[in-house]
Amino acid sequence: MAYAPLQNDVFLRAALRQPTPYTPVWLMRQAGRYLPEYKATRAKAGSFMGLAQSPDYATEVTLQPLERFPLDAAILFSDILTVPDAMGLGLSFGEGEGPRFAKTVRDEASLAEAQFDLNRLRYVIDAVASIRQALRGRVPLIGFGGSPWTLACYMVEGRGSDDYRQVKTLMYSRPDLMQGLLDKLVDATIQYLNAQIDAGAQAVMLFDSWGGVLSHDAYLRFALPASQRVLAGLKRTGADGQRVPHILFTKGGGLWLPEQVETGADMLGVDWTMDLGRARAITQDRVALQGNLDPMTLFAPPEVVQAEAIKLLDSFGRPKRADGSWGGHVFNLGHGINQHAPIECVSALVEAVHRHSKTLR
Ligand SMILES: Cc1c2[nH]c(c1CCC(=O)O)Cc1[nH]c(c(CCC(=O)O)c1C)Cc1[nH]c(c(CCC(=O)O)c1C)Cc1[nH]c(c(C)c1CCC(=O)O)C2
Repeated sequence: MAYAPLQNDVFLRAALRQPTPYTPVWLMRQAGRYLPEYKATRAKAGSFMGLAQSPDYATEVTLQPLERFPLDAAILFSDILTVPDAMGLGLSFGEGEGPRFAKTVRDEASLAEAQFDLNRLRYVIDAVASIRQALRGRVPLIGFGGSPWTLACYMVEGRGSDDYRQVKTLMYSRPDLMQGLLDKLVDATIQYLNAQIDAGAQAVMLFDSWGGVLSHDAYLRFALPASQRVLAGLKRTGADGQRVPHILFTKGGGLWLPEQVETGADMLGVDWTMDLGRARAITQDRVALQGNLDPMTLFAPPEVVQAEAIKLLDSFGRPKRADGSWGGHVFNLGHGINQHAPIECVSALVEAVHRHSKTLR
């Protein structure tokens, strides 16, 4: 496959701790309901899954935020829950509700039944190839998947949860079954992300959205080792021969940065509870950092949004170190953008990140 040359590699360079002229920025859930054009395409597609399963629609919505804002990366439009769906659990999104699975995994029989088949995710792989072509080298394309622990939460609960009662019941009373489920998810996620890399993804991100709900002990026993095994199984080079950075994002996981540094991830995503300067002091620039503005900041007036972004950039500090080597920072929100976020505040944010970060070089 021939690819157009990459015109903006600032995101990839920052993720690999190479010198950059400014701090790159993209936003988790940047293609989403805060954009009226997203809602229009979703209405045409009929449902969220209709959107995700059509490579043409997925390409259209992936590019929408790039038309509005000078973002430095695109992210595949899909969902982490496609993997359990491809294990036969039957994913659906009700109108105005979160995700639901028709089946759950809570015992030996249901665990044995859950068999991953990458062929059922052909639509995602086709979307990656289509988006990479449509981007024509404007910015790099990020592929993604859920961490084994986070996917296990949804598979055991059958839906989102406030208290994680079912999945924690299984984890504490049948750790062998929990491990069996995580093992399956590690294998599936490695296949899935490597297929995205082969199809043209230029970076890959593992979303451990629910790592932060675990005890210290359980995080280190179940969630982190499973993510680490996924990272170890991922290709390091893309279809174009370029390095593919690996990103691990853990919501509520700032406490475990010292352990996360050892996973082999190139970049760690942090949520807004962590001070970036402190995160940098802990990780000592052995990895790049991604984050971490509180998504709700976007509901303040644009001047306040800009001031908060500047504070965060200053907290990370100058990426270049005294010895001439570089740390890396990719600006992002600490979690997905809210569906009611005002568009003018997103514009103001991206502008301030680019402008102010140039003064830190
Ligand atoms: C936990 C999780 C999910 N999905 C995802 C995560 C991990 C990140 C995180 O912690 O938020 C990841 C995800 N989901 C989506 C993306 C697309 C790429 C992007 O723009 O960032 C990504 C990276 C699209 C989506 N996935 C979903 C939407 C909204 C659905 C819609 O359009 O109706 C989008 C744009 C649906 C979804 N998907 C999921 C939930 C809980 C929901 C419903 C909640 C909601 O409505 O916001 C599961």
